[in-house]
Amino acid sequence: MIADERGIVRFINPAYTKLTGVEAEDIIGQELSAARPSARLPEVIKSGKPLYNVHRKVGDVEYIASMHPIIVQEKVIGGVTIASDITEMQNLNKKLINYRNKVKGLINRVKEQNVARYDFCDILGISPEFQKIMRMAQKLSQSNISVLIRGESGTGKELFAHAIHNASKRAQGPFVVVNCAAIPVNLLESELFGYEAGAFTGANKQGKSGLVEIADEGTIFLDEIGDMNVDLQAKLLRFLQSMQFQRVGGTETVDVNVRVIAATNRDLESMVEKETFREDLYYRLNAAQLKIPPLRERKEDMEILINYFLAKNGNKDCGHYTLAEDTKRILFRYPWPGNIRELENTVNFLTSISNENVIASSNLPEKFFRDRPDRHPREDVNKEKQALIDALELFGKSVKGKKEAAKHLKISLATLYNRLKYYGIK
Ligand SMILES: Nc1ncnc2c1ncn2[C@@H]1O[C@H](COP(=O)(O)OP(=O)(O)OP(=O)(O)O)[C@@H](O)[C@H]1O
Repeated sequence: MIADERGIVRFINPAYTKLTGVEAEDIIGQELSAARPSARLPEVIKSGKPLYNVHRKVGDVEYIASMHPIIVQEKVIGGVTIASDITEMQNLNKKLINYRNKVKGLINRVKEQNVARYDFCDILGISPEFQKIMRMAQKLSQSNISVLIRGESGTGKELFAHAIHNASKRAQGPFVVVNCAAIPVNLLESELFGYEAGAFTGANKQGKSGLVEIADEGTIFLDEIGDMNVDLQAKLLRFLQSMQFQRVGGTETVDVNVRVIAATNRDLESMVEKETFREDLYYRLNAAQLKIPPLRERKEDMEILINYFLAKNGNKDCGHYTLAEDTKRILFRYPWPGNIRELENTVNFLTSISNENVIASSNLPEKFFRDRPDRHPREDVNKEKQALIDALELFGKSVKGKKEAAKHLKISLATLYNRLKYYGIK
């Protein structure tokens, strides 16, 4: 509908009639404010300022109107109203609400998958050295600086990262774990920084958000950072310094606010020397360092850990598990190359196969009777001989003991006697 500068209606098209039910002969030539008292076009003509998406209801008819002045040589000479069908708008709105709910649901799903599951109270250890590390980690959780967690596999590096995030001001934000060794080198960049639609063959059509973006306002845990390829190290460093990045195949710069915790069991210093790890990135990540000692260097922690894992496996149906004295002795002298993960797996294994609640050493896997590197560091140690000596030491030299020892070593009693004779073990 078009009206002139005096607000007289000059033109309506058939679509206007269809939508409002107003016929041309009823309105053209009439003053709009008189013909349709609630019309707002006169106000637009007067002010020279447009109005968009105004909801109109005249009688039973509802529609959306956008109104614009017609300006010629800086003078308002009239105005135009564009009316659109409200059902179309309502349908679009419904669709939008639907999509919005879907997106909300997906965001919640992503959030659920990116939460830190452990707190400091889940990290057990009483040794003074371990307690010192706990105190340090608790202090670090209150700041925003990057933390590099060092330690052998299974020492609890990831556990510490969870706890630091959960005790920090970012606890309500996401905690995103990236295992740099598990993602193929050529995919790691797009996993970290995301990619635009059609960035490369095989990519998702709509593009994909990167983990760094998902971690916004939270913490990203870069596990096995020593396995990251050198080119990507450069890109990571640029990101850490600016908190900005570009998606793969994109030009737009994205800003985020992410705290970084990295972990590795590799010797980063010698990697820096060999130039397989960038020195500048090393210093950037190493703002603070937590060095978690291996379990064999803090055997005081074993008892509490064992009891915790035993208790986890016990319940009112199967009762409470404990270890027989000799089982304990064997576990304590084992060097635990897989650290707490290995200890946990061992306890889980023992509780699942033991027929008794007091777990006998006969349930222990063979490896516990093989290597004794803590006692016999010489490389030429005859492993078989040592295993025989250990087994006899454990089970005794009586016939019953020898039977048990053979069972452990998974050899027959006859073979045991033969081997003892061969090595001259009395
Ligand atoms: N101090 C601890 N108290 C209780 N459980 C622990 C402790 N340390 C480690 N664990 C448990 O041991 C297992 C291994 O821990 P985690 O995955 O954190 O080790 P990691 O050092 O990150 O290992 P990797 O280097 O192989 O990734 C987990 O199940 C964890 O819950």
